[in-house]
Amino acid sequence: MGSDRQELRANAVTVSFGGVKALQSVDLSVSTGEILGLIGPNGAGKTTLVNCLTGFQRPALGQITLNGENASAWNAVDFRRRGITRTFQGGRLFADMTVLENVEVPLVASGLSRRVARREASELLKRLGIAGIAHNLASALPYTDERRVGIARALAGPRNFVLLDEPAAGMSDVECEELMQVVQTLPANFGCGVILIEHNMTVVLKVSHKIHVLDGGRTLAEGTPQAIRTNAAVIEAYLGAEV
Ligand SMILES: Nc1ncnc2c1ncn2[C@@H]1O[C@H](COP(=O)(O)OP(=O)(O)OP(=O)(O)O)[C@@H](O)[C@H]1O
Repeated sequence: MGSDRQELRANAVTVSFGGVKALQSVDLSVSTGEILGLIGPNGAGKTTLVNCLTGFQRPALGQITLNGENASAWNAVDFRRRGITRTFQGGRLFADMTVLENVEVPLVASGLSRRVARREASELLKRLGIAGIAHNLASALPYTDERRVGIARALAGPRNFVLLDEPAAGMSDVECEELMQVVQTLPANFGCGVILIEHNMTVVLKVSHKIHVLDGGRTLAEGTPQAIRTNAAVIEAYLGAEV
């Protein structure tokens, strides 16, 4: 974690699935301390890019780098070990375990004793304001709590960059607002960088420091939320006249 600024980059990343060009020469950069909103219509390539940035997908062309170091040979475990961590669409918690146990799993897997892992997991739940549900079964959690626990689990262990894939999907406006208050605190609270995939435009433009827009596997625009809000290509392709 440390106080040194770190940078995670995609350089000219290209991915194809059969005839589908999921990503075409995409460049992106995120640093610790900032929230980057990754937006674009369905099928734009957002999840594929997050998969590349976390070692779940290898680029066919181009490369991922961490602080300038080429990550081409790293697998997902190598990325995780270096503090690049993520949530998944749909949560993927261990249903038969408690919240606390779910958060302990990556800590034990990283080599901590059960006792130390439990202490760290408890501490993390406290910092995220969800200590009250520590002993609830994951399978019995309401949607919002499930997503919060997913974030807690992603933060369990080294956490330089946290990639959140539609964490507020299916939530009401109020629930989404609550979750985004948590997301907004992550850079200051944990010293990390955040990539946030989020379809709710009002929300993503509000919480992000910068925005990257994908469309059909290509970068359509990038810039501050203010610049994106007024970008003619973005408005035409994606945001709609009301934004
Ligand atoms: N494993 C795969 N096999 C085949 N095609 C895939 C695979 N994963 C993604 N694709 C295709 O690649 C393109 C980009 O998909 P991706 O899921 O990255 O987009 P997305 O922007 O995350 O979309 P959504 O907002 O719907 O989640 C789409 O055309 C998708 O159908």
